[in-house]
Amino acid sequence: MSTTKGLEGIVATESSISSIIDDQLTYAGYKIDDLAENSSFEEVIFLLWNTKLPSKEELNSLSEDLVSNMELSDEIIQHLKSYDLSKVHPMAALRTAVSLLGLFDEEADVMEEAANKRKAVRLQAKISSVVAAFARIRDGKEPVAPKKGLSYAANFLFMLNGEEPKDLEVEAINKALVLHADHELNASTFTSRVCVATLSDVYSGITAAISALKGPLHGGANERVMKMLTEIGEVDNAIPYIKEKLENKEKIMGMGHRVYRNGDPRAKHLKKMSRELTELTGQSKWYEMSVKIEDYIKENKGLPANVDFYSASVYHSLGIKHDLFTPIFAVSRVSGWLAHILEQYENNRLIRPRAEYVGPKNQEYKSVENR
Ligand SMILES: CC(=O)SCCNC(=O)CCNC(=O)[C@H](O)C(C)(C)COP(=O)(O)OP(=O)(O)OC[C@H]1O[C@@H](n2cnc3c(N)ncnc32)[C@H](O)[C@@H]1OP(=O)(O)O
Ligand SMILES: O=C([O-])CC(=O)C(=O)O
Repeated sequence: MSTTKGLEGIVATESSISSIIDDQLTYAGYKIDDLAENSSFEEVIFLLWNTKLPSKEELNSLSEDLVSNMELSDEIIQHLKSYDLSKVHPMAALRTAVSLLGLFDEEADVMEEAANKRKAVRLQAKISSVVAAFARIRDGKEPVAPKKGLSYAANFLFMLNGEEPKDLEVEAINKALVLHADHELNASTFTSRVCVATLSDVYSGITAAISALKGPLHGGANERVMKMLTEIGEVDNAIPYIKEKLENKEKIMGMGHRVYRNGDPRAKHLKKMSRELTELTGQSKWYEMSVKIEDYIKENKGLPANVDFYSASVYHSLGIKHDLFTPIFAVSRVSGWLAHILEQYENNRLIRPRAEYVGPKNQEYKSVENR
């Protein structure tokens, strides 16, 4: 048997949801550039779940379904109020809350396709409400119910801030949601597929995926990018700071990618948004600092900025608390996880690779008294 550390380059499944070929990302064959510029997040959700773009009626129907499922039940709100949210990371709270949503869903263990699709809508709808409710309750405020007629992106900001967002803010969040929605067999998506391939339920698959996204080598990197920028403080400190990190063999968050070698096609969209939003809010230094870091790492390590890098300064410019960055990633990526879970169920086989045993052999057992 031979092994490939981190399963690099191993093709583990077939999928029709998204592809990365020659550093180009597509969702069901549509270029990410076209989707980022033109589509709503709701359209992308439909696309990922059905591998086709929705008609007007289909889009309206999904959009209405999502908003009408956003409101959280008292059980979930009471749960969020039952512990000190200032002491937990929102990703840990989200992981638990999503698992709890499963407890209160009577269809949680119904494995029929139609029931799984209904659960997909409920989960996609409620995940944004959980993140918003967490943030408000932590700040001593009451959760805000969703508003009919607002888009998914607008409703998220509305539930988070308690006031109708500006068009520019909605546009930025919508684009970020579109850009983060799916990414082939990334770690959290693979996790969700492994989980449901045992014929476990949708809520278990999403809870497992959130757990994987939380890590700093995956979705958790965006929060750490902002921590790094904050530590750097001023543009002139950026390169000395990065040089020291590299000398200490530390990784630079938001840089590098397992699949992209020459560049992440999503980064340019986030970079543009970062420039525009930081200029608008009079905080261009975050953008300028980021560009210096990106150029330095590219030149000296040959590594590209990934999706987490410029999303940090984008979310910061929108006034979003830094520990909510990864939960927002989850709000988007849940659309992809759900698509992969539905695809896995459609043509399932247990996922069970092998390990090459390298431990001791031929050991002689001795009773505990004789060890
Ligand atoms: C949404 C997402 O999940 S995007 C990724 C988010 N994660 C991050 O931004 C965290 C920082 N980046 C990383 O840790 C990595 O680049 C990963 C995890 C994304 C990809 O990792 P892998 O493909 O396994 O690459 P690996 O970690 O083996 O690195 C290969 C080499 O590049 C170096 N390298 C990779 N990324 C970085 C980085 N961000 N900073 C400095 N060096 C790096 C490694 O130190 C290693 O060097 P070596 O061969 O001299 O030991
Ligand atoms: O694909 C990966 O390895 C990481 C990921 O989720 C992304 O880049 O969106």
